[in-house]
Parts: sequence; C-alpha cells; structure tokens
Amino acid sequence: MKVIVGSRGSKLALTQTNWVIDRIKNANPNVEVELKVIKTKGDKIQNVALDKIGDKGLFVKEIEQELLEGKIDIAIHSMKDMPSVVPQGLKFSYVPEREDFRDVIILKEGYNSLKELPQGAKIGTGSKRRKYQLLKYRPDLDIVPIRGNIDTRIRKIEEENLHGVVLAAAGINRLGMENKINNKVFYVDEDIILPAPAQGILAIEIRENDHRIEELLKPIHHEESKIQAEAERGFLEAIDGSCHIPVGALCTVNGEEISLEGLFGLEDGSAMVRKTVKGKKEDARKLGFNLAEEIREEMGKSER
Ligand SMILES: NCc1[nH]cc(CCC(=O)O)c1CC(=O)O
Repeated sequence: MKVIVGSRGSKLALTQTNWVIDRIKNANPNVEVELKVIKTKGDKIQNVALDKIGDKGLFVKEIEQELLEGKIDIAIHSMKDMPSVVPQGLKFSYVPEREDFRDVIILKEGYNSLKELPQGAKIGTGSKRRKYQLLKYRPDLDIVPIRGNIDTRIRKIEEENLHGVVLAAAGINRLGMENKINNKVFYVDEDIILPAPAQGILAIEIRENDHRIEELLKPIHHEESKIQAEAERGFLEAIDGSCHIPVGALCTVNGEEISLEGLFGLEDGSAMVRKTVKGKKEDARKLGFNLAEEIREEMGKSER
C-alpha cells in the first residue's frame, strides 16, 4: 500500500511533515509513504504584511483541493494556521503530541532576557496577539511589523536593527534552531504572552470517509493534545477571531478536569480581556464556546 502526504515546501513545513511521515512508517512498516510538496498562495505573496492579505486559509486551500481530488491522501499543516471550519468532505484525523506551546523572542546578540532590554527597544512581529501582550508587559517597547519564514525573520534582527523578533517555540524547537544561531532564544512565559490557539499542534487532515488512512494514523494519537486542540479551537471559532485581532488560548488538562484560558482584544489593542474557565475534558469544545461568550460579555462592559 502506498500513501501520498502533501505539505507546503517551507523548511518548517517539511520538517513537521517528515516528523509525521517517520511516525507513520514506524507504526506501519509495510506502507510506502511519498511526500508531495505543494505551493500555496501564501507562499507566493511574500512582501505583503500577513494581516493585510486576507485570512487564515492562505497556506491551506491548494493542499485541501489536492486532498479532495485524491491527488494526496494526507495533508500536514500547523493547526494554528487552519481556518475554524474544515471544508465539506475533509476532516482532521488523530492529533499527535504537541510541541512547546510558548512564544520565544530571539534576542540580538549580547541580550539574554526581555527584562534587560533598553527603554524603547525594537521588537519585530506581525502578530497583534504578540504585539499588544508585549506592550501590556512593557509599554515602552517599539513593535516593528515584520513577516516571512523563520530564517527571514531572524535575519531581520540584523537587517532592520531590532533588539529581537517573536516566533513560536514549536518552530524553533522542531528546526533545532537554538543550536544553530548565536542569538539567545528567550522562552516567554504564557503569563506574559498567551499563545495562539493550537500553537505547537499539528493538523493531520484526511478525506472524511477514508477509514483505510485513518487506521494508519491511529498509533500517533495523543489524547491530551487532542483535547487542547478541541478546547482552544472551540474558543477561536466562537470568538470569531481573524488574524486582524489579538486572540490567544491555552488549555491545561489535569486528569478529567481541564482549564481553558483565553484572550481577546480589539483590533487596535485598546481593550483586551483575559479569562479562565474550568470544566470536564469531554466538554472541551463547548468550554471554548462558553469562554468566548464570557469574554465577549466582559468586553462589551469595558466598551461602554
Ligand atoms: N504563523 C506561521 C506559523 N504557523 C505555525 C508556526 C509555528 C509552529 C506552530 O505554532 O505550531 C508558525 C511560525 C511562527 O508563528 O513563528
């Protein structure tokens, strides 16, 4: 039996996809797995700020089309880049174990922490979630909009004379970057920057009725990561967040109990609400919806 796995061609996407492919092969030694690299619209538009060119889905559509047409059997994405609604005929399969959910700041050489940066230090990020949470912690920072893949963003520390850039720890860890660069990788506590919903979680997308493929993926299932994805993405869906507004979420699983913390802000960062709810793990998605409702309500009060 042969299966074709589709992926974007960025270094991170390929590393993630090959990680999943290795695990599929290990669990199913008789299956032949082929990698197919697919170029998406998001890969073609390089110079426009991400928050100015539409929405999530930019890195996804072409890959989902090939999945629907049977040109590939499995698609691997970063779950945090996935739109809240999966197209008709497709679904997410088993969720593998999550990488680090935190954000990191790659600091200019000579600096070791966020605290010690000078007044007015320049930090590069294109994400409003990262921007407004950082400004809440350090209102003096000068946030500079940047985008590009991980290497490009790290290069901008030099090119644009920044004190640091914010990235997802998951990407840095998966690429083993910490050992490849001279810069200090500073892991930001989630109390300071709540991560994006499902940051560090991979999405394995398949055709809805493809039980044959689903069976191959079963051994890579990680229960806790699946519950986190459900709760955090439930929140994302209900809050109706786009990448134009600050949205963050983090679910913690403790036996049968889960807690879900969410963050939602106005587009200009003038108001932000952060709140935690607790519930049962089988209600993960519903808990996400409840949290969104509570946060919306609180946001309404603060706007009046
Ligand atoms: N926004 C792009 C993106 N999508 C997923 C990751 C990293 C991996 C992950 O969060 O799962 C990144 C890079 C980043 O935010 O630094």
